[in-house]
Amino acid sequence: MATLVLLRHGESEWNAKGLFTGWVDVTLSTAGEEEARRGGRLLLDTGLRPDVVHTSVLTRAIQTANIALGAADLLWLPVSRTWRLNERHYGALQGKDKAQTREEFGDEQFTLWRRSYDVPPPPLPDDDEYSQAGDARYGGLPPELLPRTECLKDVVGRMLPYWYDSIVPDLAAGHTVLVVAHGNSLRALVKHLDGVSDEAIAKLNIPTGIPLRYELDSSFKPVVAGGEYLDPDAAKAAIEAVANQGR
Ligand SMILES: O=C(O)[C@@H](CO)OP(=O)(O)O
Repeated sequence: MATLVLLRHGESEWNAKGLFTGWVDVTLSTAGEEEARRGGRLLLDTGLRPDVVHTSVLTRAIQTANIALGAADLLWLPVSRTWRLNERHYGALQGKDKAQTREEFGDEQFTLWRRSYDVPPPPLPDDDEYSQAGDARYGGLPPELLPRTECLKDVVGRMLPYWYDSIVPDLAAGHTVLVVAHGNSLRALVKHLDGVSDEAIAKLNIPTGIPLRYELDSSFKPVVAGGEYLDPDAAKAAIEAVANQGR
C-alpha cells in the first residue's frame, strides 16, 4: 500500500477575478494563502506526513506547497518541480474573463472549451501578452513540447510520463507522496487513477486547498475510488463553486 496526497493550489489572484489562467504565472490571493495554510494544518491534524513533494513550475503551486509545508512543520522535505504538472495551457482563452467568454460564445462552446476531454481552445499566438513562448523556465524544453493550447487529453499525455517516471518510483520506495498542482493537471491524474471515462471527467472538479488522500494498491490503483478529502464538507461546497465559475 502506498499513500498519495493531491493538493490543488489555493485561490489565485486570477481565480478571484474569474479569469482563465492556464500557464500565466499569477500568485495566490490572500484567501488562497489562507487556504494553503489550512491544507497544511489538515495534514498535521490528521497525522498525514508526506516524505516527498512534487509541484509544477508555476508560482501559485510552489507558494501553496511552501505555505502548506510550513504549516505542517515540513519545510525541509525534498521537492521536485516539473512543467508536466502545470495547469492546462488554456490557449487563446488565457487572460479572458470566464463570464464574458460564456456570454460571447454561448454556454455550449464555453463548456466544451472548459470541460470537454478533447476540444482545445484556439492556440495562443507567441506575440500575445499572455504567451509563455519566451519564458526562461521553459528554455530547456524542446520547442515542439511547449504547448500553445491544450485540451485535458493533452494534459494526460504530458503528465503521465512524469507519473510513471518520477512519482510511481517514490511510491514504490514506500514514500508518502504529496503532489501540489492545479485544477486540470489534477483532474488528468484523477482520471488516470480512477479510470474516469472521457464523458464523466467533464463533471469532475477539484477544490482549492483541500488535500485529497488516496491509498494505492500494488498496481498503484486506488483502494477506494475517488480517494478521500481531508475535509469532505468543505470540499463539497468548494467543488460546487468551481463547477459554477463563469455563471
Ligand atoms: O483558469 C484556469 O487555468 C483553470 C483553473 O483555475 O480554470 P478552469 O477551472 O475554468 O479550468
